[in-house]
Amino acid sequence: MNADHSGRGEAREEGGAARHPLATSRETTGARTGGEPILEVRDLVKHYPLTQGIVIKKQIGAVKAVDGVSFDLAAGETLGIVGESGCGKSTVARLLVHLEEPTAGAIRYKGEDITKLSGRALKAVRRNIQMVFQDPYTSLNPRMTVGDIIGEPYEIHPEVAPKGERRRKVQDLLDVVGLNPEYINRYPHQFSGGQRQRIGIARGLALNPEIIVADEPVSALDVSVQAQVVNLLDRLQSEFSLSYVFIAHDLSIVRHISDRVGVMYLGRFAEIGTDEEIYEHPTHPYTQALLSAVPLPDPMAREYRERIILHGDVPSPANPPSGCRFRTRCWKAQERCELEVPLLAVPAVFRLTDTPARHDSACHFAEEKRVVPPEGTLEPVRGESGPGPDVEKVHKEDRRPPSPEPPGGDEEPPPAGSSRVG
Ligand SMILES: Nc1ncnc2c1ncn2[C@@H]1O[C@H](COP(=O)(O)OP(=O)(O)OP(=O)(O)O)[C@@H](O)[C@H]1O
Repeated sequence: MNADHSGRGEAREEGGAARHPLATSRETTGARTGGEPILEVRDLVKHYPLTQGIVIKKQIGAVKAVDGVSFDLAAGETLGIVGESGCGKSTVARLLVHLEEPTAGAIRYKGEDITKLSGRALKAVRRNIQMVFQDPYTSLNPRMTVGDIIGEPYEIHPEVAPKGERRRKVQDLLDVVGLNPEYINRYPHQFSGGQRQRIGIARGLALNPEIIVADEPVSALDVSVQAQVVNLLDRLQSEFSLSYVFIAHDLSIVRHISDRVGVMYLGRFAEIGTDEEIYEHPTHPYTQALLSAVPLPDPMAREYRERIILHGDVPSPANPPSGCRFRTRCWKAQERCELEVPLLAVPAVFRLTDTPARHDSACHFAEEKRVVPPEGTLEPVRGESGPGPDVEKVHKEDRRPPSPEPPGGDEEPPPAGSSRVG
């Protein structure tokens, strides 16, 4: 690992380079989007049994947390997975890193189904798929030093770093994530939230994985710090040829880092496509509703943007609606939606076209609808003909843009009473 980054300076550089989350994402390369899949997920299912009784437990149902999820991840690619709380994103993440066993389905890493592996073979594969957790305040053991936290994976995989080399390796990792290697003996409480997430990322990198599953890695951080951590992940991806599954509930952050985006609803994908297809040519009503809630930095764009209000709560995953799971909140729902499960495929209406709307969408009545005005245009976004969703103009005072990163900005202040490091 190279060692030309210097602590705070690195963090500032990444923060300074941050663009607004809704800025058009980076250019994708063929390697990012068109390569051989490193991971193939097929019909992944995770049902948690619902039981009754204390002594004699009887299964009375199941929480269908993940209920038929399929996707490919190309080498060097970032797949963003978004959806509301409870839609099954974290469960997918845990299944990918084998923290849980799936109820059904396959997870093929370089062609080998890891759900069928055990013992040494499983251990070898797990090394290559690592996780970065959501909350840097709770995911780091407060009693362990940063050196022990980052070096912990070497206890399970001593072949990656023999004992005599571990300290140097951990210091290299601290350097790589933009923290001062001299702070190896400090404790998590001595770091700010963004710095703690850098420690979590360093731990994720310790075993030289090929895939990182990042479960809401920036959700617990201040907006300006979010940009720094996303930029760090972006840089590490190029530096170490990583593939990412990046999970978030925030569509704007996902766009910044993803090559493709999958939108989840109640345990399944509603729509999946490249960032351009999803953000500028969404065809599933749920994606359109989520996009209509994304903060826009341009006040004029905000003035003319539609806001789609979804009625009702997300149904329980223990008792999802028949047919299309989104139908109970969808303004387009018809009888067919109740009777027939829509497949995640290119909708018939777009099959013979050559437009960005031609991507997988699980809707019987898929229709392109640009919700967010294209950058630089101020044309109002008009509603569709026929029965429509509840649409309202979102006025300036309704939403404030995220605070921009100050030039040469620093991370948020450390917790009260702690000494600031890094
Ligand atoms: N161990 C478990 N036992 C029973 N139900 C579970 C378990 N883990 C998750 N669930 C349920 O599965 C569903 C999906 O949960 P999951 O945490 O994957 O959703 P999520 O989209 O990641 O939500 P969040 O963003 O709030 O973490 C939820 O209804 C949740 O209550």
